[in-house]
Amino acid sequence: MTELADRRLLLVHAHPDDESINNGATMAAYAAQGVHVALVTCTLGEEGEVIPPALAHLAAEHENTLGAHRADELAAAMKELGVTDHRFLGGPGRFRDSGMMGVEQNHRAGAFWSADVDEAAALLVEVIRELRPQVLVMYDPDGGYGHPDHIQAHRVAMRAADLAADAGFRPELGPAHEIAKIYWNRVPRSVGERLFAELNEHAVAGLPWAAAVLDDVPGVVDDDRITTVIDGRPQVARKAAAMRAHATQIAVEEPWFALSNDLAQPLFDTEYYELVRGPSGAAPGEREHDLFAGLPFDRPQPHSETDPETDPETDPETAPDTDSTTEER
Ligand SMILES: CC(=O)N[C@H]1[C@@H](O[C@@H]2[C@H](O)[C@H](O)[C@@H](O)[C@H](O)[C@H]2O)O[C@H](CO)[C@@H](O)[C@@H]1O
Ligand SMILES: [Zn+2]
Repeated sequence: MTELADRRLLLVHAHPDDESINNGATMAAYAAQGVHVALVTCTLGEEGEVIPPALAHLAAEHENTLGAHRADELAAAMKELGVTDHRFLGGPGRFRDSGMMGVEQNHRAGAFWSADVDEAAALLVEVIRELRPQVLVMYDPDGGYGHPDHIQAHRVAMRAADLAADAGFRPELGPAHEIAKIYWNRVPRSVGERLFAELNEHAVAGLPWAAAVLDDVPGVVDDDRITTVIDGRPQVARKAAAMRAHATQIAVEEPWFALSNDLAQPLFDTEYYELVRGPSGAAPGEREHDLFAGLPFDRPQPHSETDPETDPETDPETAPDTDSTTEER
């Protein structure tokens, strides 16, 4: 039987903060279980906006020192999640934040969006062949919401997964390794709709923000695309603390948060995935509750002892795969 410490999970993200927003509860849950959780971040987020006025001087258009500051924010966030293996793709600053789609920074020398995918993927192959993860998590092909660095992170991660498994590819980077399961970050539409209804009904008046719209949330798909649900409620305080550590990018007022656009959105304590490669560990018509499900491990996984208190209509395990899913943020 493979020990927990032999389980290795690799996540690939574009900027410091994406990991906490998308997967903070999952990362904290597995780290707490003794699983080796590794994060590769592709840029330092140098082109980000800055929320606290006192830090505005860091921005690219001023001192251009935001990248180093965000690397420190990320280190603080990793401490909150209990994650100790964190790397920048090709080393800090190898690829620069490309800015939002369409801006001139997209084509600037060193921009991640302009990088050669195979060249960047080879750098990730080296990490994959060293770490030898059973599970890889990344964005969907649209990068969740169309940000060029997110799209590029998806392309590089999928390409690297294929190249790492090819024994004929760059043998000097280590023995070939095939990643058993690949997941994309997702949000089930019905959960998003319900949480935004709550946000608009009860919360916006009390928040210093306007309400975002569901389309602003990365990776929203119809419920039937959701294969895996990680109940992160025991970890949500860690997730919120990690998001707060990214203070230049995120303002948190649990159970909500806002980016520098001041648009409120739910801070999800349940995190959702679509299995796109590898064996499902769930019975037909049911969802997994563990990213390692279906692999040769037979130990209980990071999933709260009791399933979320759910109304039968919304529990994905009992309701038909229509628009009802699990319940929590
Ligand atoms: C969550 C995420 O991917 N953030 C990116 C994004 O930042 C957004 C961008 O500055 C946009 O203009 C704002 O309205 C929005 O509030 C920000 O979240 O793009 C940045 C530049 O590439 C990037 O640094 C940041 O991490
Ligand atoms: Zn990002």
